[in-house]
Amino acid sequence: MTRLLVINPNTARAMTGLIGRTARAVAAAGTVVDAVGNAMGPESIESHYDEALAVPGVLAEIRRGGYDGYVIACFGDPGLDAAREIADGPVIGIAEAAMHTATLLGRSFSVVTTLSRTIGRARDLVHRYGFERACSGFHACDVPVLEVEAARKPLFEACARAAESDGCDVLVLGCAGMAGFCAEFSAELRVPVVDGVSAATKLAESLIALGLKTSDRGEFAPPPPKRYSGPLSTFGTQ
Ligand SMILES: NC(=O)NC1=NC(=O)NC1=O
Repeated sequence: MTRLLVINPNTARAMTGLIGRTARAVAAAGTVVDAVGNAMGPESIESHYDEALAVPGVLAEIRRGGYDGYVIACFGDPGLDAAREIADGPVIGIAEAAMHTATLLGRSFSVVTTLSRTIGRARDLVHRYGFERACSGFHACDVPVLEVEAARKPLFEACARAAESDGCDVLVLGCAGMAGFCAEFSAELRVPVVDGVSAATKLAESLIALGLKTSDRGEFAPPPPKRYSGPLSTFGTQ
């Protein structure tokens, strides 16, 4: 039995429900998926400020432990590197998972995200993960995160615009709330459309099945023990 914890870094219960359904729809028969929303922080993540304040709650879930692997289900991959230092199993971010998956399906991929202001973060992640050559463009549907599940038209238009203008082989959906549109958009646009929640779930399962977890040599070794004070005092690593 494999146990995965899929963490929604925002506090929107409906989105946590969608994320859990998406992960369970692709999980293997022997995998138990628990989906959890953030106990504190923003109701959606649409800015650097939102992202920064979502991280403590993500790390609190990782610190609880008890799973074979973890998925951080927000396209900014908030807290991914910090989570890898403390997790007792592999940690996969949905942006990283979607980008890796896209490169296995074509020469180029474009990212379609929510608000235009989140394009910068997606661009940073493309560089952080080394996909500069593979990524052919960034587009936004300009729909707020909490409305994206019901925003088929503007999201489809942004995907069609990306496929047309970038000539990309693959599309990557830049929000955990977009998962429900994958198959439909892929059929209509005749291009593979990758959802990060599904991709991250399967990648996490694969690493666990291979008996692999984050290296604890060097950069992702456990953090040096130290005291934490104020509202973060429970995060102390002593
Ligand atoms: N591009 C995005 O805005 N992504 C996201 N914001 C969230 O709150 N969850 C996401 O996946």
